Amino acid sequence: MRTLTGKDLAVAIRAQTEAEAAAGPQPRLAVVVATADEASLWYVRSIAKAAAGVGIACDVVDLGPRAGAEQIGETLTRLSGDPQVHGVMLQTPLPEGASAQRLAAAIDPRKDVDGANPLSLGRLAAGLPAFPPATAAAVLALLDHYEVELAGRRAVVVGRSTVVGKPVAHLLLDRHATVTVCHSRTRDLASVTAGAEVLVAAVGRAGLIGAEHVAPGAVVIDVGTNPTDDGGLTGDVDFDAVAGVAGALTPVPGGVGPVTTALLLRHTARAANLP
Ligand SMILES: Nc1nc(=O)c2c([nH]1)NC[C@@H]1CN(c3ccc(C(=O)N[C@@H](CCC(=O)O)C(=O)O)cc3)C=[N+]21
Repeated sequence: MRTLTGKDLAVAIRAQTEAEAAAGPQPRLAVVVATADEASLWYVRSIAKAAAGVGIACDVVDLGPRAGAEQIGETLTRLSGDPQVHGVMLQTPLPEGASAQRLAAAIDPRKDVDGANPLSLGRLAAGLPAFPPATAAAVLALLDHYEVELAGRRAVVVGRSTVVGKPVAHLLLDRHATVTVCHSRTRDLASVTAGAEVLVAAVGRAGLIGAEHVAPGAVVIDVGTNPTDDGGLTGDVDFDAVAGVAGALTPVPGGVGPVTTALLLRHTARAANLP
């Protein structure tokens, strides 16, 4: 079994991004935050730190966990219109009553570095240029880095979220995989996932995917980041059980996560260099 770690890939992406960022005016990313969620705030800190490391300016616009939808929307509109800002990201979760999906429509698609505007997903589905959500892009980047063949292969995505499941399915389709998307209403999940040559787990339920869900030799990408009682992080895949069956498997932490952060910055550098 190969463990598909994301750390070295993230280092390589950041090095490339640093060069791209240095090629033009300094890229600037604005991260809009309206939550006290600890995991989310951890991610924001890690984005800010990584941005500094590659020469990208990062403004964290913290509106606090009681911000209203209107204030968040106005902030996204202002940042989208600010010529100094190249990338705009709305961090989730949001306060009750604020819908990330609706608010993301206020992000200029040219600055939508986390692919949150429905226009970005639509363009992706149509095979047009757009920034995919960084997490979805990270799944493909890992598969490419480890030279996993996709054309003609059976790929199963578990999870149909707008931020991961749906965009990953489109990206895999674009690479000529035969794609099946499973979700909470899927009957006999294991019978479907066991047919996968490439299995992507993006549900948000710790340990959902066990040995019985995985075909011998399959490549398994674990997108889950579920907090554990001891303050750590665990995936949607029962790593030890699946490691005995799969041909290759990403760890959590140390798999998709670090690549996600690196790609968000790559998207920002590219947004800054758009003609
Ligand atoms: N609009 C939006 N887009 C997101 O992509 C988004 C979001 N909101 N809200 C919060 C979640 C969470 N998320 C993570 C990204 C990287 C790691 C990551 O790199 N984790 C490290 C380890 C962290 C640890 O050990 O505590 C790793 O996997 O190696 C984790 C979690 C992106 N999110």
